[in-house]
Amino acid sequence: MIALALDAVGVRARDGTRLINGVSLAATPGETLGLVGPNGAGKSSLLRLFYGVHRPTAGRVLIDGRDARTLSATHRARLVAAVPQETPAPFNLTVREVVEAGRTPHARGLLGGDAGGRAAVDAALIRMSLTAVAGRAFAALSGGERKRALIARALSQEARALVLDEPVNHLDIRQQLALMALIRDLAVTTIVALHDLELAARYCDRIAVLAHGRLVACGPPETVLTQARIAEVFGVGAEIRAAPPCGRLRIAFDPLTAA
Ligand SMILES: Nc1ncnc2c1ncn2[C@@H]1O[C@H](COP(=O)(O)OP(=O)(O)OP(=O)(O)O)[C@@H](O)[C@H]1O
Repeated sequence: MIALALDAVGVRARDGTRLINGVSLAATPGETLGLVGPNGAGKSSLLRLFYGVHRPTAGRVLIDGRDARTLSATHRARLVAAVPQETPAPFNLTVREVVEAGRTPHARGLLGGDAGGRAAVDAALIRMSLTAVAGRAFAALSGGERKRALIARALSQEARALVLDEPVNHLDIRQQLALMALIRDLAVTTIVALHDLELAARYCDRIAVLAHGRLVACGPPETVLTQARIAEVFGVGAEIRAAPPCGRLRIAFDPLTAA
């Protein structure tokens, strides 16, 4: 298990727009760190730093304590697997072939030689309940099944950290709960962007709140997700209570009405 960290990171788009502004953050080895914030807060931009789509214009991205700039693409892919929010659909592939693509960082030379690859692909298909559709065209799957295939691809990569951008999008409620439980129980470090605050509170060890490209708070769900912060960051009213037996947060939302 490895740490994923940002050290005073800033990201500007080509046109100069600030996407991320001075964020320092660390997911400790084995931790499930939730990332929440309103639309446009910079969650996807932050996650893209870990899988190399964005490079910081200030500060450093640290993967397993090493500056990400010093890692080759293959080395980075062995350390961090990603499930982006939107992935170009590999339409001419079967589900199994999509999941097999996760093994690319482990292939040795042109002749392949990926010992354990088949077992990893089979295990990922089973974990995401996709065995029955493994031979079908990826394009023929439902939105939720496609999402699960892309998560299976990341699992088959057997990386030591996982970065997921809204992984429960398109999933039915049973699949959402099953996926979040799986993520929490995986022996890898995970950063997961979520819109559902209750889901984040229930399955994440800590929650980081992002707004306008800045880190607003980071800590245990019950200290971070307060009524005042939800009003400040999301602009909605919230009634929060800890439900027995394990103190799980229940949140009821209301539009804020002007005083
Ligand atoms: N390449 C870019 N050039 C200019 N602005 C960008 C670029 N990429 C993202 N942005 C802007 O940066 C902000 C953050 O976008 P980002 O996708 O990271 O937010 P998010 O928190 O993931 O939002 P959502 O919840 O809607 O997915 C948005 O205002 C977006 O329009």
